[in-house]
Amino acid sequence: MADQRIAGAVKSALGAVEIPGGGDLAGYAGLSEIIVTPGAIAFAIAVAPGMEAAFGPARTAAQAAAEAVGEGRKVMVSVTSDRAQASQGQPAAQRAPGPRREGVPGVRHIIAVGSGKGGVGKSTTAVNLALALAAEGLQVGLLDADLYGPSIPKLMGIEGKPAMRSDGIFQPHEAHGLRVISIGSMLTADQAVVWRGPMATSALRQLLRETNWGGLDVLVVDLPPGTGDIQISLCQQTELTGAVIVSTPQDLALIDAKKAIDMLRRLDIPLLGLVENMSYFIAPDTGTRYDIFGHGGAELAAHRLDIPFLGGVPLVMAIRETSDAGRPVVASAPQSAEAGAYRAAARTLLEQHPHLRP
Ligand SMILES: Nc1ncnc2c1ncn2[C@@H]1O[C@H](COP(=O)(O)OP(=O)(O)OP(=O)(O)O)[C@@H](O)[C@H]1O
Repeated sequence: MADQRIAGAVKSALGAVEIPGGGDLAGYAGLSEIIVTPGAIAFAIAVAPGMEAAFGPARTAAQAAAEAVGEGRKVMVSVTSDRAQASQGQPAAQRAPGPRREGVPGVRHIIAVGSGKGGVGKSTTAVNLALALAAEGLQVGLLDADLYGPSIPKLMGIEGKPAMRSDGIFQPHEAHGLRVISIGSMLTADQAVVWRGPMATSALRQLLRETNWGGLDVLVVDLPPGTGDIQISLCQQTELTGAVIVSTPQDLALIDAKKAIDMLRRLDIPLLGLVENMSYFIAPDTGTRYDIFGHGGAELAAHRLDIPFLGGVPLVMAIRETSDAGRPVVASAPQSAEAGAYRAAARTLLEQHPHLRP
């Protein structure tokens, strides 16, 4: 109810925001639905291609107007032009080049962790890889950009919204030595579905740029699975050091992973490595290793695809259990064999890319 009341108040406040060509924003046909969550307000202003800059002052005024009635919520306003429609029929990654890629202040390197499809253990890998990089002495942050299945808060044992400074900048959660922020903290379960397209990419952009990362060597970004708009806009707008791909051996010919790899190549994102998850099974009673899906497939595929192979992570109950309990294995059992697999992957990554080190 409060959400509807606030959405109404924002809409009224937008009545005082003038737009180019006359009229006000509340009555403008390009204004999207106003989404209100416990922590945020988001809406988009669709404009004709080329009109983005002209709408800049209206965006700023809209932001201030919404903040004034938002009862402390973070306001995310995006101005979007309808380029996507103009370029329909072309694969997304072949569209006209996007805006200039920008770095994130206070962050030396950004590494995206992606996968071709869901459920391969991408988030689990992102979390443990981030922790393993921190164990190597790097200052590491973690951004959960998986809007449709944000799992980082659970994996890292984080609850509630991040704190916000008086100037509207997020203060990330601190967990297991990492600075963490999740798009999931901003949404209730049913809202991810609504919060799609330009609003999702705009929300991600703001989370990335309006967080006090406080000096990081590496920010690990857990992408949504697949090759959608969020991945493409992040790659087009942000100066990424590169991407790590997670795949399972079941994904035999890595068909889905290859699609993700292909998208990243088209977007000129360096491929830093491939992690094979649920690679082998260690019997809990005897400790014997079983290569249930055959051995070496992903390594061979990585080689053929010319991507460094960062190693295999075993399928072990401890990984699932510690994840479910918000105590990821690299933090809670750093000496275990499974933590060792992530640590080995992080070391290989650092050997291949020594510039990631401070
Ligand atoms: N190596 C592993 N051994 C055992 N369980 C694992 C392993 N890796 C991931 N899991 C479990 O598999 C499930 C899926 O993992 P995760 O959420 O990381 O996948 P994902 O690819 O990020 O999925 P989504 O696409 O839904 O975000 C989780 O229950 C997780 O605990």
